Amino acid sequence: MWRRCGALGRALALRGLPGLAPGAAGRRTASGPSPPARPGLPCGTAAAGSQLGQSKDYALPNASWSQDMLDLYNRFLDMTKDGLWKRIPSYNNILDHIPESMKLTYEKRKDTRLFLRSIDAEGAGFEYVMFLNTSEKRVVCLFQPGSYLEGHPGFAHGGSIATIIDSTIGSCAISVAGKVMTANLSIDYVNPVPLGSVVLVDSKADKVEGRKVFLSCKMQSVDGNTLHAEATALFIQLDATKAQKQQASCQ
Ligand SMILES: CCCCCCCC(=O)SCCNC(=O)CCNC(=O)[C@H](O)C(C)(C)COP(=O)(O)OP(=O)(O)OC[C@H]1O[C@@H](n2cnc3c(N)ncnc32)[C@H](O)[C@@H]1OP(=O)(O)O
Repeated sequence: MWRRCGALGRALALRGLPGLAPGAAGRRTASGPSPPARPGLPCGTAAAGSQLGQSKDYALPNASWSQDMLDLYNRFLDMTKDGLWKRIPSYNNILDHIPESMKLTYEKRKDTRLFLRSIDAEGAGFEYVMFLNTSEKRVVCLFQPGSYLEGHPGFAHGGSIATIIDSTIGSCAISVAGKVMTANLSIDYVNPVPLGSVVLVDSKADKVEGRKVFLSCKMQSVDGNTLHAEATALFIQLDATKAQKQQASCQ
């Protein structure tokens, strides 16, 4: 399962991601704040339209992305060429985000936004892009937390870390089981995440039992030397009747 990850690890010079170089993930080192995000637009980046030709795809480089973020993004993009990895587009409305097959019972509202895309200023909130590897049941998110996500001075708020982990694991669960919701999310916060730094959130589905999807996740620095957080989660596949009731209750 993790054979492909060996190549990934070498390509990215990453250490410590699950299956990449066992052992390195256990290391816990303190990390200082990173330099501020590098200005300047990267190559090949404009906001692309969604499949509807209307919505802006936010999972594309913008001027706030640091060099680390751009380098990593380009390396992952290279890995999409053989079709094993796919970049997941990201819109500010969840209904543009989720697969077509899941939309049928939901009506698109104009007054709601996906929580992670609720801050308009580029680089101030959640800058992220996710890549899906279906055969490995794995989603990796490149995440650069912005200045509006501050908790302790200079570091990302624990709630913002939970949010990006929940969303990364959630995207993985959706790819495995369709309509799901988080039933349980357990996070060990190991080292704080400096604002403006880049971290990798690496999630995989470990087991599916009936409607239950068990997943795990690690958040690490780009060089793999710092483990920031580890998480496990349980997602439950919604049964159709309950999903309809839930939807009706919020309209
Ligand atoms: C960017 C795009 C990605 C977005 C991802 C974001 C994901 C989210 O934020 S979701 C929002 C947060 N989550 C919620 O609000 C969910 C609230 N909870 C619920 O609606 C329900 O409890 C729900 C749907 C999770 C499960 O309800 P229901 O379908 O009735 O399941 P239920 O029949 O009770 O349980 C099914 C099984 O799961 C187990 N289970 C349910 N909850 C838990 C739990 N918390 N811990 C352990 N096991 C549980 C049950 O024991 C049962 O097991 P078994 O089949 O072995 O008997």
